[in-house]
Amino acid sequence: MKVEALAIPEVKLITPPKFSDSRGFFSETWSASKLKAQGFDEHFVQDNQSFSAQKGTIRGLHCQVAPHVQGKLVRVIKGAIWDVAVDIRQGSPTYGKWVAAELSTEKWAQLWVPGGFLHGFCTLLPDTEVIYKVTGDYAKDCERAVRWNDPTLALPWPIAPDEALLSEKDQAAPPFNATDHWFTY
Ligand SMILES: Cc1cn([C@H]2C[C@H](O)[C@@H](COP(=O)(O)OP(=O)(O)O[C@H]3O[C@@H](C)C(=O)[C@@H](O)[C@H]3O)O2)c(=O)[nH]c1=O
Repeated sequence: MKVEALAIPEVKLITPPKFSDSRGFFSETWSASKLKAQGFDEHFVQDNQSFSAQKGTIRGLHCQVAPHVQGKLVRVIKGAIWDVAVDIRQGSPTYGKWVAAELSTEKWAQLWVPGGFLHGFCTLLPDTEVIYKVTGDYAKDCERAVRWNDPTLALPWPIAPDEALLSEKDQAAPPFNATDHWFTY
């Protein structure tokens, strides 16, 4: 398993080996021991899956605050996404900065989004399925969101604004400055 630090080094791109043959392929998509050998040692408590029918579906930007902070290991099993992590840890040298990666069945990479980061994605193809492991239980009271198109963040979403399909909750999300004091570094 390849574990690469991205421009914000706490955010990692993890690429498992994929063994292809005439039948198709086989891949260990997650291995506690192999990842531990690479210095990645996280305890996951829940697996999530989402399906988005339409290209341009945006989910995010989301996080959970204490006591139910979640790290997320995200991958795509059908289709493709532009996946983004935004550092919202007050005092972090990369506070307010973001990193993104394209995740798809072809690229086979997974994005590790630690606690203290907003997470969101945009589907690049119709009928896209995303699965992700999380390190904390879902807790409605601890859910927080930030508006996807906040001008302070100015994220370069790979679609035209009028193509974006969002939940009502995400359309009503507060601006980036709401994140003050959600997390400290
Ligand atoms: C996230 C979540 C939602 N739900 C429920 C609540 C709601 O009725 C329904 C749909 O929830 P949402 O609209 O929040 O789903 P969605 O917009 O897909 O939320 C997800 O977005 C991505 C970007 C993330 O990072 C995830 O952690 C999560 O926040 O599912 C759970 O039961 N457990 C969960 O862990």
